Amino acid sequence: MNCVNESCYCRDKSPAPTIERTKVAVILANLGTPTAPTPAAVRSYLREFLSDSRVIEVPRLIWFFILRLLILPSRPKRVAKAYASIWTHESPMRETLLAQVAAVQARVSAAFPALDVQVLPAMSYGEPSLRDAMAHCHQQGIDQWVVLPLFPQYSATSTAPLYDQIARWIPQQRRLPSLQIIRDYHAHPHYIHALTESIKAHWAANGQAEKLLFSFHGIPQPYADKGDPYPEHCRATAAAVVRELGLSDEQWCVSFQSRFGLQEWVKPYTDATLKAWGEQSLASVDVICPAFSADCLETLEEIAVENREFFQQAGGGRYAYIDALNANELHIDMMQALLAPRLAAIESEQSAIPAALLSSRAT
Ligand SMILES: C=CC1=C(C)c2cc3[nH]c(cc4nc(cc5[nH]c(cc1n2)c(C)c5CCC(=O)O)C(CCC(=O)O)=C4C)c(C)c3C=C
Ligand SMILES: [Fe+2]
Ligand SMILES: [Fe+2]
Repeated sequence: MNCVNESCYCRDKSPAPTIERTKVAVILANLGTPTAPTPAAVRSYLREFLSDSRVIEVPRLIWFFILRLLILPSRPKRVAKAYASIWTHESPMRETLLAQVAAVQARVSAAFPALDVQVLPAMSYGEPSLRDAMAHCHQQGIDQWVVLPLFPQYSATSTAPLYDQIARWIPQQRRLPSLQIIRDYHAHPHYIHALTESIKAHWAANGQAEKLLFSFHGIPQPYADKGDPYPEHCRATAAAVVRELGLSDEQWCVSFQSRFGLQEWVKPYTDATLKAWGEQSLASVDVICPAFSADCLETLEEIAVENREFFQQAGGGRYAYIDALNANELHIDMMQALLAPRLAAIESEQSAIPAALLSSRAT
């Protein structure tokens, strides 16, 4: 039957407009790492990282001189040596981020064939940068972004800089994307499950130590006092894992590592805890670092090497570091579980568009 509506689209004989599958960017973002294990590359990484006022809250002018005159002339040489000791052909963090991106890409492409999803790597400091990822999305006309900061526990010192970079980019643009940022996942059941299973797998292969230490990257205590929820998130993660494992209070402990500078950081400190346990002649300890979604300098060197020495030189026995979740299957499952409801919502918005207007739905 012919349509009687004079102004209806179906009377227009021009070709039907075509709408492509919705382009979506999933941005997996981590902290950042130097481009090479050399003093020059580490200096340029530290200059960018430690110039961020989210990370260092010292008044800018004073910090400018401390950074340029005290830190950058000396620290990079020592830190570059530590990086060289863990470097493969690449920084482990960057290598793992790229593996995570490839694995998530395979998963979401399979799960959402009706969408055109590109999974992109990004880092707050260094390469591949979040700025480049945003420029790429803009050039490609990707109007739907889902950003997953790979920091399970939110902190103003780690997660917030990603928000800041996006916020600085926005005023420069005319065409803005729909934007979703997954703030944290410190108690997400898939995250807790992935951690729990990695501990159980470690125990199955190596036996269970007397104590399990959850060592999280620290932040300065004044930041926590001013409202950074990070330490609470860390304790909640550990408590949830312990609940799944059924450990008693004497079998585990939370501590904070990687102190930097002279002020007080959140306690108890990892190095002091391990030295004390060594002095008590503890027979064995397993250490896991749930704040790190990829192994990096702070786990492979500081925890697996340096703190092992602290523990054993003080009189402790067997010491094992349990790897970060990296690109393991359950970690990728977790990322997919975080992304799926967001991608499903985009897909259902797209499916609200009449099928005839979609040019190239994948089969
Ligand atoms: C005040 C200084 C720092 C704060 C606050 C801080 C918070 C913080 N950092 C991470 C994750 C990582 N940090 C890494 C290295 C690193 N961190 C600091 C300082 C602070 N971090 C420095 C100076 C360095 C560089 C190494 C050194 O000079 O000692 C890394 C490793 C990167 C790598 O290339 O392998 C990670 C990861 C989190 C999660 C966090 C707050 C919660
Ligand atoms: Fe019609
Ligand atoms: Fe750090």
